[in-house]
Amino acid sequence: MWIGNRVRITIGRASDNDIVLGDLQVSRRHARLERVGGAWRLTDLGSRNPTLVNGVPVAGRSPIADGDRITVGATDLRVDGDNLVATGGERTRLVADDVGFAVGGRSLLSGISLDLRPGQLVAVVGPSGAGKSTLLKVLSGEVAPTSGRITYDGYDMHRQRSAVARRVGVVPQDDVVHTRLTARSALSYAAKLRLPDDTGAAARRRRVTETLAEVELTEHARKPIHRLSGGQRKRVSIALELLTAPSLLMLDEPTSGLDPALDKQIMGRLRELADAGRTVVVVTHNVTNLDGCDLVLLLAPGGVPVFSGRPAELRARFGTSDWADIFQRVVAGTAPPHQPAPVGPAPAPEAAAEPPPVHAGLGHQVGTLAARHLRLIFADPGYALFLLLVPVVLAVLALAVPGHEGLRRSAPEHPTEAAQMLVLVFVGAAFMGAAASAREVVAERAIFLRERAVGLRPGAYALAKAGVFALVAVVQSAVLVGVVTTVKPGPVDAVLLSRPVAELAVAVWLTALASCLLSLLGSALVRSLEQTTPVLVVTVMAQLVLCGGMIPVAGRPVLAQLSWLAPARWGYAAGASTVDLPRIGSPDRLWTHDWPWWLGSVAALLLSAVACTALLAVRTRRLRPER
Ligand SMILES: Nc1ncnc2c1ncn2[C@@H]1O[C@H](COP(=O)(O)OP(=O)(O)OP(=O)(O)O)[C@@H](O)[C@H]1O
Repeated sequence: MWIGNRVRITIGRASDNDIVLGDLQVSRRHARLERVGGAWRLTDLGSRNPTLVNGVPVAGRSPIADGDRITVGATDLRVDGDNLVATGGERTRLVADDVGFAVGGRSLLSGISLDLRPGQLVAVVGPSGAGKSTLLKVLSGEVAPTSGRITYDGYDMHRQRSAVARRVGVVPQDDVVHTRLTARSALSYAAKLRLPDDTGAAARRRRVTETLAEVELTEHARKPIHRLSGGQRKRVSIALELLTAPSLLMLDEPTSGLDPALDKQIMGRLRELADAGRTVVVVTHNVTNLDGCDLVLLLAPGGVPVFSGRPAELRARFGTSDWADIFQRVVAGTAPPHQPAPVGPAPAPEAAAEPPPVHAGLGHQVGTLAARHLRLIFADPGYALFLLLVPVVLAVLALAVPGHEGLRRSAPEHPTEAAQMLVLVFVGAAFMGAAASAREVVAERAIFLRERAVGLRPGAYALAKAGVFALVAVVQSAVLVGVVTTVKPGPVDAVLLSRPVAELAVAVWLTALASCLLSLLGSALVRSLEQTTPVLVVTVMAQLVLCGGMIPVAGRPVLAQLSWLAPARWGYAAGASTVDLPRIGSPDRLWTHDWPWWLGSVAALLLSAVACTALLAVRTRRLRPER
């Protein structure tokens, strides 16, 4: 484009831009180039995927010199004198240059050199434990190589990750989808999270429909994913990645556990995806359907390449096409020596610094995640019923306390009735909250990690979880307090709100919520689902001891300080304040029947909920995949 006479050029997806890019990674109004005092200046217009100049995201404005490379979505533009030229093509190569990877002194990959182009389908094969999955993680930028360098489209795959992350689709071995959703709704939520915020609902729906058609799932779109076959489920995972039209697609054993016919079908589909102009790299155990690949990379244990070439060349190289024999020789170390094909020079490195992470659309992400979470709760009727029945059961247990005075000041014949009921109500609330979220993060860690890699903000994740669980806790607390105070008398005299039952309900709600968020944090700290039960038991038992209603904690060193961390302690105190629990023999001032004490306890619960949400955001920012 000749720009000699231009002072301003707008770039974006909307049709009234000077340069219109149909790419869904491009915002409607993405960036503006202006001539200021004879020089060009680029302004990013708050695009969802940042505009890059020489691989570095532009925060606001950036001067543009002749020869600078401007990246908007998948398009590269270069100012060349009075011309703005689109580059790319030749640069869109995945180049691995003598890559090695070692952990604790043990080499897991070495001497990996590749030069992959658009349109190529590449299979990585080798005996179990050879390092195929490790290679995929290194190639996709998930982990950095310990030696050598990987570039994609001229960008360093690790140091300039934000420049390429959205152009790389990764389908891990395990399905990273919520299987309770239908294929269409899983894709719709993913589209909301992954496509630019300004993509309209109709455009998003169109993209989802196109993608479903691309993987031939249109007729199964309305079925819950857990009802689909293994091959269909895998195609949903592939579709999730295809939504953003990545130019590089990597898959880790997409056909593991599938029969040979399905393997052939999926390999055929991958061939088509490559033919559409993508580079496709697939790790596979199944070696019967490799004929359609352009390149086969065979790894020996230790991640050492022993063959890299067309499938037809294997026979000449090993003197057999029997894969069992080939693998045996590879494991025994008697494979003929490998002469790696020379790799062309990698496109020149650009900025070395790691670009800052992308920050966009917090509210949009929170809304999408919260809506998906709510949908997931209702998509699993068993879980929804469990959430609803727990407070009913807990209320019935609290009602087992002898006496008829309930939460009024207790009658002389049952002096501890209210105190005991409060323990059961508040420790019950703590349990109710903790149980709802105990498995949450660890159960969907793989999904979270994949979404984080393509732009999900940990803060949005934490806020969405807190929001949905706050809503769940409202319903549960209303049921718990409602049942208890319907069957037995409730408290008589409020200290701050107009109705004492409302005060009790607020305290129960915040206790359940704070305990839920504490448990949510625990679920982000544990490493496996099995570890969640002991954590839940300890969390609840500790609150039983620390709430102050069972054994005195006030004024007892260590115990008193520890109790500050227990939501049930503050909840019980707020409840006791409303009920005006007799403090005979107890020096607990927190129970004082006066509004500042009630408000103080409620504020402590709120503070602990906020702190847990913030810590969850910090923790999930650092979350790493488990091996
Ligand atoms: N982070 C790590 N720390 C230590 N060892 C690791 C790590 N990651 C992988 N390994 C080891 O590296 C080797 C290669 O593992 P990898 O999963 O890449 O093999 P693979 O070829 O994909 O195996 P499979 O075909 O069985 O899935 C294994 O011996 C594995 O135990």
